[in-house]
Amino acid sequence: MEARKRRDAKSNKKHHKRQQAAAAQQNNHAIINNNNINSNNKNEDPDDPDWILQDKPFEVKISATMGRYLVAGKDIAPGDLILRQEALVVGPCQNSKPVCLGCLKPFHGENYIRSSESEDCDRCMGCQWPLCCPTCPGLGQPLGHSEEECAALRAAGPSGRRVMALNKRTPLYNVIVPLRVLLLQKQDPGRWKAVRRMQSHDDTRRGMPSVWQANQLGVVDRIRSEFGLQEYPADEVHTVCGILEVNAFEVGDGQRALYDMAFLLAHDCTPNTSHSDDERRTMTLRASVPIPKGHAITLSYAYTVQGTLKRREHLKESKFFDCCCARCSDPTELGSMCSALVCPRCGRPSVLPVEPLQADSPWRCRPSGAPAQPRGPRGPQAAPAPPCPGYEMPGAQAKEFVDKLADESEALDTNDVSALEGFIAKYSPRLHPDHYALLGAKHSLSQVYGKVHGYLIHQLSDALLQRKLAICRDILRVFDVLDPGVSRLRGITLYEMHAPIMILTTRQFEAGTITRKDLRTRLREVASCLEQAAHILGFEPESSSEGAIGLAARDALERVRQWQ
Ligand SMILES: C[S@@+](CC[C@H](N)C(=O)[O-])C[C@H]1O[C@@H](n2cnc3c(N)ncnc32)[C@H](O)[C@@H]1O
Repeated sequence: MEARKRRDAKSNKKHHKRQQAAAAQQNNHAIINNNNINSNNKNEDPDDPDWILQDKPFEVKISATMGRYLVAGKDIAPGDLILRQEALVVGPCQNSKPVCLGCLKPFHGENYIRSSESEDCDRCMGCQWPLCCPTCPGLGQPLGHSEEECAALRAAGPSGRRVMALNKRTPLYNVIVPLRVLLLQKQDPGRWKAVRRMQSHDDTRRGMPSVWQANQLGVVDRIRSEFGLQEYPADEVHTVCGILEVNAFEVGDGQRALYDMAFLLAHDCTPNTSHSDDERRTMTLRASVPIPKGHAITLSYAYTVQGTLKRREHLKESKFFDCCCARCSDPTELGSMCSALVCPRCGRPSVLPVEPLQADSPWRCRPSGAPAQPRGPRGPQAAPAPPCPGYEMPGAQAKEFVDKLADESEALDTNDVSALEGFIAKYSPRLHPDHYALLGAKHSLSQVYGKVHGYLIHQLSDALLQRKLAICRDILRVFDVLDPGVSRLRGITLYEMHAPIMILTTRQFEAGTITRKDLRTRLREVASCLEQAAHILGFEPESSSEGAIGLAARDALERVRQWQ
């Protein structure tokens, strides 16, 4: 879904180019493609909740709260392929900067070649919308700039002339995906039927003026009045907008896509699958943890490194349901304490919502198990903490603080070491060490220590290498709970972790401060990080940045094994 994936490795992918389509390791027995789905088996009506897919690892069920959803039709192991599907439709995300309508690449770097220096970019001869080059391979393609789309975009004159600055976001691009969906009615009735099976939550959205009105002005009026496409009734355009809001996946570098079958996946804030898409936006879904037969197959529509208040707000506002999953229902978020605030009375990081399923719930200090000083000594020697004299914070105050944190962390430059460290230093006295806002900043730091100018890996002092290592260990411990198993967050972090151990060990061995035995122990730890990273990221498309890290992990592992 269009989940926020800002600091998930997949979201970082937004900043990387993808060049080739390549699916990672395959488990062919479980592959399901559109051809299989459209087979003639009379039982294969996905609207029928009793539909049992033959030879496929899932079934469709229906529940009063979630509607249709997928459950495991057999025991599924971590890494097993569950689904692989082509996109039904692909296009730019909401509020996109201008992109080529053929290949959807943005206009920077070497993505486009101008045929004339006097032009800002090449443009389609018919509709005048920007293109990367006159021979873009996406021209005339069903998932690119088709002839039908070109005709629609020039029906009332060449609308692409309105796209001016190539480096500024423009709401004009918000119409492209809805239009591509509407055009399917004539272009590909099979795909149109598949899209129309999806939920649009029209009734709920109609009651939300901010949502409905934004679509009316930004999409419905544009398509019908500006582009002169009166053949699409306003209600139908609104429904398509709703279908996209509820069901679209964020893919590629700032794109969104709809997938048949995958849209049925229910949400869980601790999902049991992981998905990726390749250069052609073909999506692959795999189990990240064991999924026993009969259990729901889930993915997260929200950002996993986010607290319950914000996740539930996002799900309510953009997916139109109240999440009541195990993580949302538990004030401690499965023991991760990732929303906990420090109590101003007793100093413990134990202030949590009393009723996490109520957005306006008061927050209260729940000191059980937490030491009075968060970073103080633990274990049997730690002095028993005095009881908290009692502290409660009104829900509105907690929300105001959480909103402020969100604004500040969203404004952070994720490549700026001092800004990230400054944020951590500022908020550590007020937040649990595993609070999601600190985890987000640490996640960025885990990647920038070793990569950005002035902090390249061999330039790092021992102290900074220790810092990178400690950060990786901290975030991995929480990811193990919130996004466990074969997850990109874990794969990338394990890869980042190997470097500081390796360099510190080499420096210390050369300085004679560790023994040969210590060296062997540390190399075993490095090999273990790399083995796990290579395994997890080996499932990513090789052309993606994560796939490339998986390959690097495999190479590094071979070198470490030679050393060992
Ligand atoms: C992408 S659709 C999933 C398929 C949908 N259940 C259907 O029947 O078309 C997303 C919608 O499914 C429902 N849904 C998904 N996960 C849910 C959950 N954990 N709890 C409640 N509703 C959920 C919500 O209505 C949500 O807007």
